[in-house]
Amino acid sequence: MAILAVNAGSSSLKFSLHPLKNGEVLPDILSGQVQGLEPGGTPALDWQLRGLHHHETLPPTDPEQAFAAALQRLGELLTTFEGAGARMQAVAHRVVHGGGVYTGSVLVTDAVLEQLARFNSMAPLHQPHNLLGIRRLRAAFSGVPQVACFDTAFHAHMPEVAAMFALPASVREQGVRRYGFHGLSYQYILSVLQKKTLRASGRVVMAHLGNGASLCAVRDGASVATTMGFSALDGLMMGTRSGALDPGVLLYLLEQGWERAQIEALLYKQSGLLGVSGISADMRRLRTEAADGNDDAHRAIDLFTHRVVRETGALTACLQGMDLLAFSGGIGENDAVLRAQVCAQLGWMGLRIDAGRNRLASGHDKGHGNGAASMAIHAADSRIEVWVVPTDEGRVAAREAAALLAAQQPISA
Ligand SMILES: Nc1ncnc2c1ncn2[C@@H]1O[C@H](COP(=O)(O)OP(=O)(O)O)[C@@H](O)[C@H]1O
Ligand SMILES: CC(=O)OP(=O)(O)O
Ligand SMILES: [Mg+2]
Repeated sequence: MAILAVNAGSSSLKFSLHPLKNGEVLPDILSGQVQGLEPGGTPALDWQLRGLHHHETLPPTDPEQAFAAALQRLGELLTTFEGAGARMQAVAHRVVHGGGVYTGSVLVTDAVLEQLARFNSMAPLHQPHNLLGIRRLRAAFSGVPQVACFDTAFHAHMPEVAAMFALPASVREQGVRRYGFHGLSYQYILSVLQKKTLRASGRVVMAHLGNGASLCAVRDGASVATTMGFSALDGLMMGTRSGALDPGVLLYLLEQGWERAQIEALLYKQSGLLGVSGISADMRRLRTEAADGNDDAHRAIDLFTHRVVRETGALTACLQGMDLLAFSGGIGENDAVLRAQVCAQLGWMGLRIDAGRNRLASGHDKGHGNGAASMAIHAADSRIEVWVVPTDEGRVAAREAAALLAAQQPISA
């Protein structure tokens, strides 16, 4: 028995197959992604099976058909596993927005899909693709339960002051509030930390720094503040998203005659690391350019670092101190320079990292599963523990689906 976890994004479809043993969700045995699903992209499938990497290009077509072709190929791969006994028991989907309606994972029905589509405009880069993924997999694997697992659920019980915007009741009553995202990632990171250190039950700040980026403050295991808001635009600067912006800028642009679609493209797709550097949204590329003396790449990285430092300070104030800082996401897990600079700028808190361990945390084989690759990187005299935890959103989604099914009927191994 196994659970398939799916993260259908705007330009990629990520998947992982997690075996179930005595009801426990194990690390994936098959994982991969189809990239290049955006218009004009070249779809390609990369998958790893027990440490072996496979790559294949898919025929270039329009995004809809590329998605269908990717799913068909995925279906073929899964069939091989079904033969090996890993029969798919459920598909667990990462869905970024559950609004105020879903505070936990749910079994997908037509009514659920209809409700979730109402949140499309709150996460235009993610939600429509998440839902397309559900619809396609539902059709491709009819009879297999589909479970929606929400990025917002982890933050559903934030204190009112952390969730509220300073707006009149008439607007707040429409559901205009801070929801927060990356919840599956935070749930995973916290579950790993809880096995590693007692500090995890204290005041924790987690930094999920990937293409999307946010921070989350946790006290006693519960989210009490986070940088993303009503949409996945708020807070930190990201790959192509602006992060927090003075709303006066939007009024100015409207006054200048900008259309809604232009503003949406600006905020979601043309800003962040890409917009500031004018080069790339990819931190690896910017590091290379900066090393070659490119000032625009430098400027983008400096602003990214500044935003992480500033927001970490704000969350630390909300927690009235910090016991543990955790880095995750593609940048947080791999960029040792970013971690060193952020930590140096937070040195006034008594935070010190061990330079050697910090370098090692980026270099060593991540493998995956059970948090084996996570590492403490603080120095012996640091007042705050600092960890690097490779995230695994798929594992959490699979756990959520397993728990939901178990609540309905006992799961066999
Ligand atoms: N070795 C590295 N050094 C710096 N940045 C890296 C490294 N590896 C990956 N990244 C960055 O991680 C980001 C992607 O993060 P990831 O979490 O994989 O994204 P997604 O949100 O799509 O899952 C990109 O900006 C990429 O450049
Ligand atoms: C919510 C969000 O920003 O997700 P991602 O990092 O996958 O883009
Ligand atoms: Mg991500």
